[in-house]
Amino acid sequence: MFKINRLNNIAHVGLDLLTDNYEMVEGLNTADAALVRSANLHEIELPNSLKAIARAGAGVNNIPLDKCAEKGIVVFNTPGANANGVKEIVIASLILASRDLLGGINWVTSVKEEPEVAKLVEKNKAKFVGTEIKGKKLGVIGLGAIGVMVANVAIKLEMEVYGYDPFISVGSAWKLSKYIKPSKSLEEIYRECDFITVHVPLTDTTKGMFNQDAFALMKDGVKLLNFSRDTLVNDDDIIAALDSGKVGKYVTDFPNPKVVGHQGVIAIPHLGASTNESEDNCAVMAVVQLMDYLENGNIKNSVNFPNCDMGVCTQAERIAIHHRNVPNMLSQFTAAFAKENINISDMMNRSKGQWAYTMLDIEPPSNPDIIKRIEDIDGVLRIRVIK
Ligand SMILES: NC(=O)c1ccc[n+]([C@@H]2O[C@H](COP(=O)([O-])OP(=O)(O)OC[C@H]3O[C@@H](n4cnc5c(N)ncnc54)[C@H](O)[C@@H]3O)[C@@H](O)[C@H]2O)c1
Ligand SMILES: O=C(O)CC[C@@H](O)C(=O)O
Repeated sequence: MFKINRLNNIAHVGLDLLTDNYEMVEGLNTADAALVRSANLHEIELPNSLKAIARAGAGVNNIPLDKCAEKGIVVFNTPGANANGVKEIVIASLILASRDLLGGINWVTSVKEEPEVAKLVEKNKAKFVGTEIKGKKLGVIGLGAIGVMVANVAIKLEMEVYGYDPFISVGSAWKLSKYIKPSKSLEEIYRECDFITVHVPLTDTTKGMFNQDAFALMKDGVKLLNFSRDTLVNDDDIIAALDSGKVGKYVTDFPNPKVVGHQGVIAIPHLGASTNESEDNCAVMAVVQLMDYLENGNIKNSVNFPNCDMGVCTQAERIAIHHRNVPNMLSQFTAAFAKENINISDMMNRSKGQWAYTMLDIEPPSNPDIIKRIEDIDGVLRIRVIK
């Protein structure tokens, strides 16, 4: 029986996939695995029972990835599962940033008791005149699951689209419309674009990338959309840029006391992925990946360990070992089994950066002494016996 702790609301369509072999538990203390959305795990003690964390969503800046890897805890996310939801809200936000729909709606609500609302509307609507997005230049920074979708739709809306992503994956490059202009530098995006939308993960390198130096290079009145993470944008610098007119509008999915209510800010309460479809997609993907890992040791879409898939074990046992990516690990594992005359019928070893993962299907089964010997090898982080 596997114990699962849920740190945020996870759509039922995902939870319903858990079989009788799973039990939902309160708290992390005894959990084998955790399902999470935006809950911050950086300050939480991670118990030794915890083998995996599945993030139902894309961003993993709320999870201490290396601390998890050190403990042999696999962290999954659900790439692309909520991208369409975010794409649609970004397109809506391009319009919100160009047409004063919010100002107009708020104003008309304030005059609803006036006897001649229709006349008032015609007299006052000139205050809310906007511009069209057709023909304007859009810079998309980060061409992953969301950025590609946004860029492609913007082309269909007849925008001129510039894309910047020095690490673009082959899969994303294949999906990208040929009409998108590839930018070699952020400076080019800043210099050219009327709208800039950011779709990169929050990391030590991207944190604060929208600061006074970046704003100084942008066109006057540029409209910035941030559906990625709060601290990609320096709050004090965006406020100064809005006040000076350098930035015309700032649409953010990450409200905080500094920006909410400030002139030119459209603050949305982190609704990018809040659609039934995105929540369902994320929940299903997170649960399926978690179950395959717990039951078979297979890893798909982990952000700290490599992908590794050997299907279902047909031998007596599968031994799954998380270890450091250093020399001489495999020979020590195989020697431990050879010494006991145990046959390895199938094996896979993969690495990701400084972390590695090895699965070995064996016959006959192991015994506690062998498992202890492998556990004690310098560099081994966790060993699991899957029967
Ligand atoms: N508002 C929401 O509800 C919501 C929902 C989903 C994702 N997000 C955020 O959006 C981010 C992107 O999501 P995604 O699904 O597109 O992720 P993704 O991993 O598919 O794409 C991220 C892209 O950013 C690129 N990138 C990384 N560093 C870069 C840099 N310095 N400059 C330019 N490009 C860079 C990568 O190469 C990758 O192509 C997530 O990390 C998350 O923080 C927010
Ligand atoms: O869970 C959510 O609602 C938001 C998820 C989003 O920020 C993500 O990074 O996928």
